[in-house]
Amino acid sequence: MTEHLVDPQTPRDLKAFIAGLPKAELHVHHVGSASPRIVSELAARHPDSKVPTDPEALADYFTFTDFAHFIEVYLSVVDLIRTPEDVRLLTYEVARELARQQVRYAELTITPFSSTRRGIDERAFMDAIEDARKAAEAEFGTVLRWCFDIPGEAGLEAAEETARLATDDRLRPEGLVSFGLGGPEVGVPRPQFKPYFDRAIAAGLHSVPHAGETTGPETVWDALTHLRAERIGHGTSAAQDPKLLAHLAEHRIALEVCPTSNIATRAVRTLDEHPIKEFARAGVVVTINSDDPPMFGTDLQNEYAVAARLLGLDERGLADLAKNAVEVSFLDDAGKTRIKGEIDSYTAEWLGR
Ligand SMILES: Nc1ncnc2c1ncn2[C@@H]1O[C@H](CCC(=O)c2cccc(C(=O)O)c2)[C@@H](O)[C@H]1O
Ligand SMILES: [Zn+2]
Repeated sequence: MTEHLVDPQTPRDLKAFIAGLPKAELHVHHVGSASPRIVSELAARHPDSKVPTDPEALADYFTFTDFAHFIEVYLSVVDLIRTPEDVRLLTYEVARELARQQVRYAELTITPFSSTRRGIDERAFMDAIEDARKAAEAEFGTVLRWCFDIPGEAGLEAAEETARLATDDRLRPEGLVSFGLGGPEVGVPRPQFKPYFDRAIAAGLHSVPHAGETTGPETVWDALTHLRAERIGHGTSAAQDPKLLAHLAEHRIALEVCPTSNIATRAVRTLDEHPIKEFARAGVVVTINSDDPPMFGTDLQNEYAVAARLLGLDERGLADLAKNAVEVSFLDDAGKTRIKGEIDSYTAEWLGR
């Protein structure tokens, strides 16, 4: 994204440090990463859509009154992805944007149910994302992995379909590492998804549900108890429960924090009220992520700048944040060591200038 996106209160030098810092992104949605250019291109291809074709008008379109409104707009963009070629183009362009921000490794949350129910052939869908993943790694050097998530509000039919697509040996893509649960939380209790998470975990996938983004800490407990969560998407409301914070810290269950997202969907009122400080103070492993960056007018660099301000971090603190994400990622040990080494040498070189 452009320079103006970076938090205006961040010193210029720290901005430059963040821009070059090798990073890992653990919580970013596939469709939610479509750039204004891609969205307007797809909208122009499908004139029946209410999504604006003018990239300038998208900023207004991407202003949300609440979480439900965000999901409504999100689904109007999902409706634009109609062919395997749309899927391939989107995935490849997302990787290009990540590479531009020095993201070396990303776990991209994909909702295959939303595409197969809209008529995209499941085999062609898997081939499209895998094709883009391999091309991106070869051309940009960014390693992509997938998290397939259940859109919880679409019910158990969606859960069944997502579990099938994630565990069927003939379909399951090589890049798939984890299983998630997204969408609204109100009225969508987590425990009902236990059998689907059990199947995914038995098939070797990691458990990374969203929880505590728009409901209270009990949803985070449910995600831990019933879905055996290894990391939590958002977990914002965990700050209300000191026992939960202690549990997350003790078991090194990381939170995938997405500060600007929480403001844009109105889950949190202002950045200054964001509980990221409480997480850090309680010793919880915090990772910084962008969620649906163009929809929230942000990118990963900006999220690091916001975190630096809220947590009062210097270069070393930011490097530690970046290393947190690598450590709790589902990359293999050799890959983790390589990226952490890159972060250390970059930081040492920067500070020794
Ligand atoms: N901040 C977020 N927090 C939570 N989720 C987020 C966030 N950002 C993006 N998502 C994505 O939104 C999807 C929601 C899709 C959904 O609810 C739905 C309901 C009924 C039908 C259909 C359909 O496709 O027909 C879809 C989730 O699966 C998730 O991947
Ligand atoms: Zn999310």
